[in-house]
Amino acid sequence: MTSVLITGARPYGEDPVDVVLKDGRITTVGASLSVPGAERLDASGLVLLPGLVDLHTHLREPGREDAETVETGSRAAALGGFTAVHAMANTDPVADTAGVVEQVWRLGQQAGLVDVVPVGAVTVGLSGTQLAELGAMADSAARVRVFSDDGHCVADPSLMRRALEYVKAFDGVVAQHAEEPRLTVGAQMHEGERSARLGLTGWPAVAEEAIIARDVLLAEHVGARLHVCHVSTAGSVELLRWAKSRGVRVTAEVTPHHLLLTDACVEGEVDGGVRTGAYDPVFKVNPPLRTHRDVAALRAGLADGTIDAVATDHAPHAVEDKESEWAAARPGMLGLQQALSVVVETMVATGLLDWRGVADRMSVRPAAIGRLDGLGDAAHGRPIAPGEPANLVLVDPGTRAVVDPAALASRSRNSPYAGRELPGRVVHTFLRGTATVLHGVAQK
Ligand SMILES: NC(=O)N[C@@H](CC(=O)O)C(=O)O
Ligand SMILES: [Zn+2]
Ligand SMILES: [Zn+2]
Repeated sequence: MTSVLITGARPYGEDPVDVVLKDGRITTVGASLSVPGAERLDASGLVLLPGLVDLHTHLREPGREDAETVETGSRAAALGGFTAVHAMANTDPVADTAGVVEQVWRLGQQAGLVDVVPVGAVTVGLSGTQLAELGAMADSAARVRVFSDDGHCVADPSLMRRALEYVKAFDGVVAQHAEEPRLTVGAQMHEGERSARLGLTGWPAVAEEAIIARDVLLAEHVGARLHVCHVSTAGSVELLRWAKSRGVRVTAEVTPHHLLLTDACVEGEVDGGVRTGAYDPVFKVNPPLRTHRDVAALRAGLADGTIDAVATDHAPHAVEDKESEWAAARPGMLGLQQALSVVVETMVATGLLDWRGVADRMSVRPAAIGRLDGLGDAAHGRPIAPGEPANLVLVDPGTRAVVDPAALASRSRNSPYAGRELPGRVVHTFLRGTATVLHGVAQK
């Protein structure tokens, strides 16, 4: 394998250096390097970060290949600067056996654009009634460590307790979609002033917070790891802060859309972007877009580390499932290709996070939660240093571009950022020293 010499890149936004990649690893980081025979890549002005890691991606294969495949989702991920993504279990068939998780893992390796790390279902068929074969999935070639019924909440507290006890044995984690189902029957949007005015059934903050409160107590009782998916309310941030202060082994993620958008989008008021019509189902998502107060609390929680990670909850949906009337549309929105840009806009441009903070919340911590940081040659979320796997992303921090859903790599088009101008373009991505994206173009 020929080596690659990246010149003038700014690791974590700091002083420019040259970096040499060879045989899948970073071999040298230094000033004015010269490597005979190496491919040169001028990265002046670009910020260099460790390859991003997503804890929460819906790739839809097997079952809904019309909405996304492992390959198309992997391409969107690489273009978004990711080198590893966790593929959620709510496929058809559900990823609740060693066979299905191994199939997804193999499809990811074949696509070769990012490491696709399968998430295993907690319960058989996401039914919420019977534990799936968690141990067999952990021991499989896919070596599953993250388990989730995402899309559904593990609502039964005794089943949740048993799942936490089970995963503790192999250092796994239960990633909970925190939604008390009896509080969200028929829910269409955030419950508040707007839902009351519009006459739509509300999804109250307490439906999320009640499950988080219960689960952090269960995790404390069992001594197991709990991860909270797509945290969306100010109250949830307070509960997590309290649980962490008690030493509970809990981690949490926030999505880019919950850092940027509010329930005003449902009425067609999109701050800083294009004005759309009211009731555009592209803004329908679980948990729902909430208020400015919640957005501010989520940003503050991510900045102070109460929220550990940004995770996309990339949720592609086919046109017939999304371009319908509001009540009939499926919840979920695309996220992989714009995640970093939204974080630059909401967290870096606002001074809430520096680039080291971005690397921590989008690579280091999510990799650690998924236990990808200790995998040797296959590790992610590692420092930019000699000897480490060459999983890297180079970002143009300043240039702003308008999002065109038609130009995205996903097979679906349900981007909530259509027409919005965002900074932070991903220019190059490397997976183990091989470019998966060069000059903004996917290499496969
Ligand atoms: N977020 C969503 O609105 N939808 C997700 C499921 C989920 O993450 O809960 C999906 O699978 O489409
Ligand atoms: Zn969910
Ligand atoms: Zn999800």
